Amino acid sequence: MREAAVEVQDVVVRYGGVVAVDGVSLTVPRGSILALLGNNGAGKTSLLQVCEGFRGPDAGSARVLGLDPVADHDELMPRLGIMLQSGGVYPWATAGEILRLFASFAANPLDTDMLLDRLGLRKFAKTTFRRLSGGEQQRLSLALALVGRPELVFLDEPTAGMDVGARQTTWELVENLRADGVSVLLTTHLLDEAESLADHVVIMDGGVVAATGTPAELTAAAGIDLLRVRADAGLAVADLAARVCAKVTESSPGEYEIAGALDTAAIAAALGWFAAEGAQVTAVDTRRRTLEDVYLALTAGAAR
Ligand SMILES: Nc1ncnc2c1ncn2[C@@H]1O[C@H](COP(=O)(O)OP(=O)(O)OP(=O)(O)O)[C@@H](O)[C@H]1O
Repeated sequence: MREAAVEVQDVVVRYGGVVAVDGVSLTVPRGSILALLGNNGAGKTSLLQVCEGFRGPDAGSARVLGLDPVADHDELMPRLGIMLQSGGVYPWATAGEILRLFASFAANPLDTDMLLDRLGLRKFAKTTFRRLSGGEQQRLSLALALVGRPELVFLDEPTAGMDVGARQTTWELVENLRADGVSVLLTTHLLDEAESLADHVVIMDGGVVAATGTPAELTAAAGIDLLRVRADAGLAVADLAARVCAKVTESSPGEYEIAGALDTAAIAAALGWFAAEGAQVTAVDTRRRTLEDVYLALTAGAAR
């Protein structure tokens, strides 16, 4: 079996007395998308820098496409696409010039005009980088990361500052990358981005991994958190609340909301209670926790 695209083992990153990454392990299988989530300062960019070979870990190890990202940096760089949080390009050069320059570094680059068109940048080809808007600079940074047909792409908050249309295009591009067998490690603050794009999600909090899994696993583990039942008005909800150990309200006459961590037994008990009351149930609806609910519950400590 081929080695993983990224294999990080117990990585530690320190800045003086600050431990930014505190023993993180993760794997990006080939041809998959891993989303790294976490609040500001959680350690995502620091971990990415280790994978990109811009700094070595203070402890632990990283292998990228089977190579050491620091020792094998020169061999690795042509095979990687890297989109940094802050452009990192010449502010006085035009978008077209910068893209053609990056293309010239690659053995088999993508067509630069096609990329400019795809990212809606054709009309800015002769605009200098510093005169592009924040979202346009982001789009150009993405084009620079992709122009060399990389095997593995690192995207640090790729859609930050992009409008809705550009975000959609970026998501399509990232999905196309996966379809072409390219591996992607991205950071994001957008839970819907992670939920719709990623095969695997790693949630970091305070430099450590707080949770990991597929979006479906993470949300399934959290279960159903709201059951809505439409039935006769004016039932004695205190009785139901005690029975299912959940918060029960009659939000409007005959509309009951049962909120809490509801497993199958609790849902069955709740519906059984309505039957025992002789109530006519005319509608039942459940709400499953989203990745956002899971994320907020796991990282609540960061808001301290
Ligand atoms: N060069 C540096 N010198 C000192 N401390 C740093 C340096 N870079 C990052 N840090 C600190 O390390 C911690 C992790 O920062 P990092 O940028 O990796 O987090 P992040 O999860 O990428 O955050 P964000 O979502 O805001 O980009 C933070 O507390 C940050 O202040």
